[in-house]
Amino acid sequence: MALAGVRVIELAGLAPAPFCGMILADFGARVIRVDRTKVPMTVDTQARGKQSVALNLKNPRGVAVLKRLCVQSDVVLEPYRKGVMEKMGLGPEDLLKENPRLIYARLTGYGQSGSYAKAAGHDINYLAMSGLLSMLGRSSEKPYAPLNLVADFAGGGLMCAFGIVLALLERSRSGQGQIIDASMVEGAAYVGSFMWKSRSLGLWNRPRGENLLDSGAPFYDTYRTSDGKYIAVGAIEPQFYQQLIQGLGLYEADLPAQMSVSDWPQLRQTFTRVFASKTQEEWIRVFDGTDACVTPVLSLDEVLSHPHNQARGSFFKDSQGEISPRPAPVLSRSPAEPCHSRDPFIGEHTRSVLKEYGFEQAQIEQLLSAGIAECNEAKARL
Ligand SMILES: C[C@H](CCC[C@@H](C)[C@H]1CC[C@H]2[C@@H]3[C@H](O)C[C@@H]4C[C@H](O)CC[C@]4(C)[C@H]3C[C@H](O)[C@]12C)C(=O)SCCNC(=O)CCNC(=O)[C@H](O)C(C)(C)COP(=O)(O)OP(=O)(O)OC[C@H]1O[C@@H](n2cnc3c(N)ncnc32)[C@H](O)[C@@H]1OP(=O)(O)O
Repeated sequence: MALAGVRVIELAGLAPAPFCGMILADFGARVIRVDRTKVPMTVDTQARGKQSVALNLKNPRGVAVLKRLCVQSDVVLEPYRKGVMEKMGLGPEDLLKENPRLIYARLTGYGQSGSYAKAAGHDINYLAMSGLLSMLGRSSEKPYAPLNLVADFAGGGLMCAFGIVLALLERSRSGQGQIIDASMVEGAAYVGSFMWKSRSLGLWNRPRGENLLDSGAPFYDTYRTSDGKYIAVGAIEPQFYQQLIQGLGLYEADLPAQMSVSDWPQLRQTFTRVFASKTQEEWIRVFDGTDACVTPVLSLDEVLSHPHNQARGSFFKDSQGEISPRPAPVLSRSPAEPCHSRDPFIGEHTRSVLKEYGFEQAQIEQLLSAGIAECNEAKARL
């Protein structure tokens, strides 16, 4: 796999850093998540393929152990508020001094500088600060955050993984590590570059929810079908729009022009009425094999059985029967091989990882009996 041989220490976080770690693990990196001790369960739902070491970082000996893990690894991924790592003496300067090849990734909401750097926040705040949230939502409604996809995952976890891969690539030439300051505000904004760079085209001149791609246009929207399901329509180009009209059993001559914005509300009413006359399945039969850009809105449970997804193996079931998306993109020679077994228990690999990182058996037992480290091998064997 592309990242085979790369060792990553991931400090346990909420959502973006775990996703970043999972991407790296899917593509072959060895990802060791450092968890807290004495917690009943992890909140990391993106733990596929990771190992877990539990350390009490409120104890200087726990911090010293973490330091040893970090300086012997390729990447450290930390999701804390600015200053937390420095307070423990594990800031980038301290660690890079000991391992100049280390890639030190800091994944935060607001970045390492600026007046918000130390403020708490979540996806919705970062998205708001990126400018993008102001554009999301239906006409005359308040801004609407699309789950926590944009800042946490696209602008946060994924961008940070991208930064790590870039830094690894650069290190292969320079031999030097570096610090990655991954701000979710900036990552989200960058993902949204199209919004800024397409303003000159007039794509966003109208209020929120009244433009071509923000649910303003009736030919770029979702519609309810007679069985209470939904259909997605993305028929922008005239030749595709024609096929949509044909499939709906309508005649262009009876309709306003596609790009007549003032007629969009009326056109939407027509589409709504027609889509409501058949089930989702019936519409799929009408549109499959055409270029009308019409697809079913599938639920998370339905994706696995859709013939297209099945043909590509786009989703898979792990050993617990849980459905997940296959890692993307697909590399021809060194594709990702996502781990199919269950997620690690907190501290499941404490003993084996510490041993691998050069701790003596007696030292390990001492750390465990002092409660500085915690091991849950037994639980894993049950
Ligand atoms: C919208 C998303 C978030 C969605 C996540 C949800 C899915 C989950 C959020 C809450 C979960 C529930 C909850 O935990 C309660 C239940 C728990 C149960 O186990 C499971 C069910 C739960 C209901 C559970 C269910 C779900 O999992 C949840 C609902 C996001 O937007 S995530 C993005 C957040 N932002 C960032 O990541 C940006 C960077 N980070 C930050 O800004 C801050 O970290 C943050 C997120 C604001 C949190 O601030 P906080 O004050 O809590 O921490 P920090 O200042 O960063 O400092 C960390 C301190 O922790 C110490 N520490 C770290 N590791 C250890 C260790 N191994 N041992 C000891 N101590 C440790 C560290 O030293 C710091 O201590 P100090 O504060 O003293 O310096």
